[in-house]
Amino acid sequence: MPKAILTDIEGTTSSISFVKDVLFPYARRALPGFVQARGNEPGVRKWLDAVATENGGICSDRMIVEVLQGWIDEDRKHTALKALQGMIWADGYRSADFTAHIYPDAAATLEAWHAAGLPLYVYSSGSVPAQRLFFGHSDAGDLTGLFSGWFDTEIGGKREADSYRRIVEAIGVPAGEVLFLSDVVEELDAAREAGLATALIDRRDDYPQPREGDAAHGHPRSETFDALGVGP
Ligand SMILES: CSCCC(=O)C(=O)COP(=O)(O)O
Ligand SMILES: [Mg+2]
Repeated sequence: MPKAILTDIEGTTSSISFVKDVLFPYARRALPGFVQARGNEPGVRKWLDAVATENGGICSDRMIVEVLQGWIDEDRKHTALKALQGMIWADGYRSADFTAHIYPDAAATLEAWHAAGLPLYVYSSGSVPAQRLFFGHSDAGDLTGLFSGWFDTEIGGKREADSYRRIVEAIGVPAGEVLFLSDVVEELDAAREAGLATALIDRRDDYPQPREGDAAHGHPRSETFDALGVGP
């Protein structure tokens, strides 16, 4: 029985298609207006400047928007893009343009684990504000109260073992007693290298071809949260 659970979002608690077909197009459409309206706010400007610097110091906001839209199309998990997307999605959630998808088994199991006193943490490429919005406006209602902490790529990339070392240090639970859940085997490999317990969430809706044997890199595999067999 783990002492804490660390979970990914996209492809794990929630469908990839919601992120790709609802959230990303919403951010892509809204980006030009968002940058025009809020591009001078320091909390927005710092990320736009980071994008400009990374692209050889491009100067116009129009070009920065084009770079960001290209990154959305490529599904780049870039910290600046993720921070800006989170700010844009806030409007969508607040005006109820959408609610965040969560698989019913994930919502029910997270509720049960929380009720049993098992601390729950999120680690996603989505920014921490975006994670809070996501679980605050989910199909199952406001689930933010279930979580004891939130981590994004400001702590490090999801395919780097050091990120998981930093997370377990922040959580204060020995690595071997933290169970990390993800749909991406490379993320699980990094977590295992850092000593965490791992499980591959292999959802049929997201991955029609089951990833068994070598494809699962030896990580225990489950198609749903309730089938993980983790108490209570
Ligand atoms: C929680 S914000 C929406 C998801 C997102 O932008 C993303 O990149 C999710 O990646 P994950 O690390 O949760 O697979
Ligand atoms: Mg994922």
